[in-house]
Amino acid sequence: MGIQAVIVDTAGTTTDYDFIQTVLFSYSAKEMAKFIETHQDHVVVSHCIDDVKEMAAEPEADLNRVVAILLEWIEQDKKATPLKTLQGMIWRQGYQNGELEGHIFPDAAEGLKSLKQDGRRIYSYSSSSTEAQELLFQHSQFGDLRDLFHGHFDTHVGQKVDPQAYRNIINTISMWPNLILFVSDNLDELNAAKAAGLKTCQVVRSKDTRRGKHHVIDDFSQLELSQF
Ligand SMILES: CSCCC(=O)C(=O)COP(=O)(O)O
Repeated sequence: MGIQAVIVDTAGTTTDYDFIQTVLFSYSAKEMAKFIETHQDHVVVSHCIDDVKEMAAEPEADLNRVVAILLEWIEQDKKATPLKTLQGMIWRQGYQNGELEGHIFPDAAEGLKSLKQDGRRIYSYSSSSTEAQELLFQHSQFGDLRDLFHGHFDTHVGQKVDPQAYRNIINTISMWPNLILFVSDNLDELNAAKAAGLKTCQVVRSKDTRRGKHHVIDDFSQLELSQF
């Protein structure tokens, strides 16, 4: 039957990690204090603030301290769910007012279009929120790519280095794991996906990428599903 669904990582796979750090992370850092101050009573923001205090084990932290913790986490690229939720909300503003445009590697845009044309289901899985992923593909330099996707997964299914996260995705997709291909640049994520029974493919865009026992491609133009 062959591969029926393809799950793609974003940072380093569909999207330049340098763009994520220098454009998206910087934008969220610049806007964080004002966003938290303005939206602190919004139900989602208020829950995120509580979650930050709990994760940092600082129940008495005031708003300034919460912002300081969030800025440290951005600096450390910490994949903390409340940070990722807040970043998605902040980026929405940036995309809507035209300050941000999502970067997608040209080979990724072409490769995903061709997979979709061939009838495969495509999902993305990122540590960023599902909202952030939709925004990235909606406001890409190639226009609105949301139609390519069947769905998106974020850290609510688990961290990307935990095999259980992929088991949760398998349950949601309702497909045998050996019919699903996970494509990522990150070795730890690929090892976790393989441990859950998924087929795996590593995109190696940089010489420094750590490699393991996974099928390797330089970019999406080399992706052939018959090889899995
Ligand atoms: C959707 S672009 C923002 C990506 C992001 O915030 C991030 O942390 C990337 O994490 P990934 O798990 O995709 O490497």
